[in-house]
Amino acid sequence: MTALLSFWPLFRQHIGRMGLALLLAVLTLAAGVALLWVSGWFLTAAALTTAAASFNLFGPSSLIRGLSLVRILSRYGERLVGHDVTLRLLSALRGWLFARLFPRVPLPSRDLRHGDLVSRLTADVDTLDTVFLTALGPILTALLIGTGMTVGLFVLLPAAAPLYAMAMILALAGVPTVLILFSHRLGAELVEASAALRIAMLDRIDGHADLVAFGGLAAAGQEFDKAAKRLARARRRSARAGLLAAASVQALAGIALVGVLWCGIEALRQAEIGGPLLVGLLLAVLASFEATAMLVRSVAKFGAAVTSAERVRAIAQMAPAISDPHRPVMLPNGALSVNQVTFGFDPARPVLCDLSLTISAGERVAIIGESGSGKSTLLALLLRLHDPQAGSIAMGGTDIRTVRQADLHARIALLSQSAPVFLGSVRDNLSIGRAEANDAELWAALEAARIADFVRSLPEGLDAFVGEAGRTLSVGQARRLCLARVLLSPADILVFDEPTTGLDRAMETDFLADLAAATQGRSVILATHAEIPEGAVDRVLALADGRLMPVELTGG
Ligand SMILES: Nc1ncnc2c1ncn2[C@@H]1O[C@H](COP(=O)(O)OP(=O)(O)OP(=O)(O)O)[C@@H](O)[C@H]1O
Repeated sequence: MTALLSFWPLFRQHIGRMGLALLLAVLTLAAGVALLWVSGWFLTAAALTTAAASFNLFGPSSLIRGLSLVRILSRYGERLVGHDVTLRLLSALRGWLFARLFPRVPLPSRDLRHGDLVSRLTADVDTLDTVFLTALGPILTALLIGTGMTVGLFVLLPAAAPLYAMAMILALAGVPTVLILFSHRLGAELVEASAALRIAMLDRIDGHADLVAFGGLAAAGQEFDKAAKRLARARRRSARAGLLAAASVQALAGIALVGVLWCGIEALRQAEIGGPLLVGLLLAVLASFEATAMLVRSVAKFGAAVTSAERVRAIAQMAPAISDPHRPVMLPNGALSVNQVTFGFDPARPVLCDLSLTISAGERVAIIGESGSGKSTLLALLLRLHDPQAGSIAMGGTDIRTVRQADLHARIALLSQSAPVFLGSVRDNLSIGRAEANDAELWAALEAARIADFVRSLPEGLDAFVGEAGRTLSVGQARRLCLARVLLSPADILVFDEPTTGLDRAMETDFLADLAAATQGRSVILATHAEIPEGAVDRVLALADGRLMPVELTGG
């Protein structure tokens, strides 16, 4: 519950629109109650009146038309304002969540699967955006209508008022309270089962080709089936609880109706109330319970909303892996130096131990080493994606922990091992490297990455669409497109992590030989398993046991 309330400040920003939506909801229901009241009274009165001349038809019928019109217009307005505020809340929630997510990526929790994250960012946020409106609306509406109706009964049929008030209080507070107690557990299971299904689905879509190749589709299908059945079970249980609550509210409405009828017949006998008015009251009593039915429907979703709030808040509350300093200093030019750095993802098992390295401006250095020796880890530290447990990394003598990350990343560009191709055109993908680059510069980067001929062969050239994760490209083409993006960056230090992954041997040699020309005047740090051609780098260092050792260049 506190998790849910912690989102209140976001919702408060839209309090005006939410208030309007609530007001229109109250007006709609009030007009509905009044409409049934007047209609019941009017029809009965008209039926009982034999001498039609003595009965004023005009007044009630125009009141009915007026109330119908009010109901239609307020319902329309309520939907319009309600949807508008819901979409605004959705966008505010998403914006808020993404703003908190970005500084926390890569997420420290290794338990958080891709599908689960997607689930939190979509389904959980969707559950949250309507919660205040769908919960607050019916509560307030039912409270107002219930109070109004009780007051009306006190005036017109006092004997029936306590029974009605009791039934209304039970429907308004008793049933929802019991439902909330049950729905918390059911809602949590619903959200978790839904996330599990999403995880299973995304895992199987991602690994579809391998599952087909290894004949694992049947087993994967069974797992998926299990997750789907779990969700179906959770939905059934949740729906059952909701239905039971709805039935209880209907039963309370019935009791209230019978009670009012009972007292009404007695009052009719005593001539304390007229027949038409009693019929009107009975219909109004029925209509007034519409609000409590709405309340039960939204309360049934309450458990899921609380769980969703906890899951979304859990992301937002993770400590960011890296934060900017409170008083950042300017990042000077100069050599990049790694000073006696020790780092391990698990501090008890350091990947890098007391490692030192200095790269002067314009120098090109290759780092080689066995798989798992820590090359990518070292490059990640240079970009301050993690902070070392001991030692420091400095640029021009300034510790990179004392500068803004954005300033550092403007100076160091990375081609990571898993650099992504984004959904969009070739141009979109390149522009990430430098947004203001003109076509000539884009083509120059493509030439340097040796992918210009391929892009030229595409009918749309720079505007050719490349699918999600580069699905319309070969692995080598995707890699070269990412390389062109890095070359386009104005950064003066370029960091390449296995840049030749996916290229054949001949292309690999060509690529590394071209690297020197393509990166002229900039520092290059290159982690690679490939054979390094002569002249491609100034120095080669081998990483082993967490330390760097110079390797003699053999000239091929
Ligand atoms: N996010 C992570 N969490 C925990 N351990 C990690 C993480 N990333 C890497 N490691 C571990 O750190 C060690 C160094 O990994 P790293 O990726 O730096 O090696 P590498 O030399 O780049 O290997 P490769 O040449 O295969 O890319 C490995 O033992 C790896 O299991």
